[in-house]
Amino acid sequence: MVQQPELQETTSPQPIQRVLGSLSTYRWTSLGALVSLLLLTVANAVTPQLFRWGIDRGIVKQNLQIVFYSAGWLVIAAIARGVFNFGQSYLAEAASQGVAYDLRNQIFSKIQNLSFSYHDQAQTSQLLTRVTSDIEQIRTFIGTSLIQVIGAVVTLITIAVILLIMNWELAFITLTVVPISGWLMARFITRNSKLFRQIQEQLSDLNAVLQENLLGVRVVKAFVRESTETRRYTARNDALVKANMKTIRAIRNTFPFIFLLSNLVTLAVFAYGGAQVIGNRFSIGELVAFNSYLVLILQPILLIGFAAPAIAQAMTSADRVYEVVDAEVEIHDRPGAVPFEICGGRITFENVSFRYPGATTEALKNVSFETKPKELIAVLGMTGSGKSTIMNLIARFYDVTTGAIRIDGQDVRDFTLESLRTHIGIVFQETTLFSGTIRENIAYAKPNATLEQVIEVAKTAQIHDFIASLPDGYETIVGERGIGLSGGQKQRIAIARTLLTDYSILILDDSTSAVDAKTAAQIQAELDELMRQKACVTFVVAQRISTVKNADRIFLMDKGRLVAQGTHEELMQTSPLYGVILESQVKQKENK
Ligand SMILES: Nc1ncnc2c1ncn2[C@@H]1O[C@H](COP(=O)(O)OP(=O)(O)OP(=O)(O)O)[C@@H](O)[C@H]1O
Repeated sequence: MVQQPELQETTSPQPIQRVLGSLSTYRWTSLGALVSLLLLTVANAVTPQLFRWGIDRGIVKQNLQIVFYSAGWLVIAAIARGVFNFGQSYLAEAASQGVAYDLRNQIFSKIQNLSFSYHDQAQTSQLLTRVTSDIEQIRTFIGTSLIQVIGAVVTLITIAVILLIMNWELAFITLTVVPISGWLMARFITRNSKLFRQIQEQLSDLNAVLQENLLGVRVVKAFVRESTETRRYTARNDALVKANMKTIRAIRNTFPFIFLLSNLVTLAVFAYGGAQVIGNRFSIGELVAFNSYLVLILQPILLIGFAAPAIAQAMTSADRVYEVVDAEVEIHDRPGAVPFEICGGRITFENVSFRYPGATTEALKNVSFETKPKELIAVLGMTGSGKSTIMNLIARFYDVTTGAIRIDGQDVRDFTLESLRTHIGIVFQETTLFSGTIRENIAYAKPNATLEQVIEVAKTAQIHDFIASLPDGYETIVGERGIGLSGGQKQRIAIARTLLTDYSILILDDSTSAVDAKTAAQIQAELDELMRQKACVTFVVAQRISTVKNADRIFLMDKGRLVAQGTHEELMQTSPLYGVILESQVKQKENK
């Protein structure tokens, strides 16, 4: 199957900073999380002091009242820790959900606005992974890792200060663990960020195989390729597991050092602190308190350690998400663009040449023509000759490479895109229906259309009788790709969908290719009348002789050039290529 090119990479500065910036929308929730965190740190820091007080003043001095008092305060501190812990994690999660929600909406609306050229080159599975898995990584980072790291840093500083005040010698022994662990973790992040990007890309590759197979399940079965496809999927699955195992190994290689280090420090404090207690330079209560702080200071270091892979992953994911958010929308409104309001019917191609992004040859070469009001133009040519490209350029799905396209003298690039496309009714070569009822599909661009209006266009598209014969009629649900309908039925629903819009330029791009000749002729007959009334110009990419004969003018395309134009009779006499194409079509018709 065709390997699509990678998504265009547009690196933006410090994506992680942008993620943090996006928290400003949820500043009160984030602030609440931060305040809870600070209060939690205070409650944590106070607890060992309460122990020290209880031991030194209560147990050692045999003062039961102080023992009970300290126990009472310890209970209050424990409750406070529970409350603030809940507060910080709940509020951080809430803020993270908000950021993920905004990012999903932002990326979705960006995908809606990106030009055809972007979608031509982007791999759908890559986009899907960015909208789902990458945003989830960012959400986890904000909801869990970020608050853990901030909490760890605040705790680390607070406890370090307390330890230095309590006993600077022991504090120095304890704090040696901080820079060493910090260095190990920084090394881990820089070494593995490439690996995290690879994992996300491999996940996308895996999804790509799944997606292609879901879409092409019939082809796979028809060619008996199930086992090959299963092997292809398994190979990608293996690659993903391998990459994941590589990170797990990296994590396992780094963190045992930190654990070992923290255990050694505990032992050092026990030995050195014990000696100080024996020498009466430190009380037993102080040593117990010190030891409790030790746990508190090692915990944040380990927490940062656990958060490090998630942070590195989130950095990679943010990079990937912002690549899409920042991608350039190539086709957009020019400053001062005007709305396209009335179509006089004069569409002019002035020396138009066009090359698809990434293509090496031109799809259109120096094409020039001008239509007259109410004209019905049939465009004919061999496959790949540039027929659909002409249609794509009129609707500005792409902009011309050189030359210009004008409507009534005005360059199409001077119109606002929305107004231009609203006035162009286009039926594509390939039919896409959305999940929902047939009525909803026909009324896709005009959801408020009445049932009568829907029925009217369905009649013109020769699909009403079929719909009426269904048990649920217009309320019949069709699948996401119109499953349950034949290709010709889908095409006719697509024609009805376009006819319901407020088009003034009508483009039918080979839109009855899957409909039988008799029905196509009926559609053509119905449309003829309508086109002449409603459309200022109609283009029909034609495969059928009946269409060609009815046209006011036929454009004959060959290898991107407009090689001949005229009526059927004129071309019969002047163009040998026209004769060849017609002959092949007659043969096709006979074969059918
Ligand atoms: N999105 C694209 N990116 C790159 N090249 C393209 C793209 N779409 C079409 N082309 C190329 O441009 C040329 C013209 O294609 P076009 O679709 O206009 O032909 P067509 O005459 O409509 O063909 P058909 O009758 O088969 O639909 C072909 O060579 C095709 O390979």
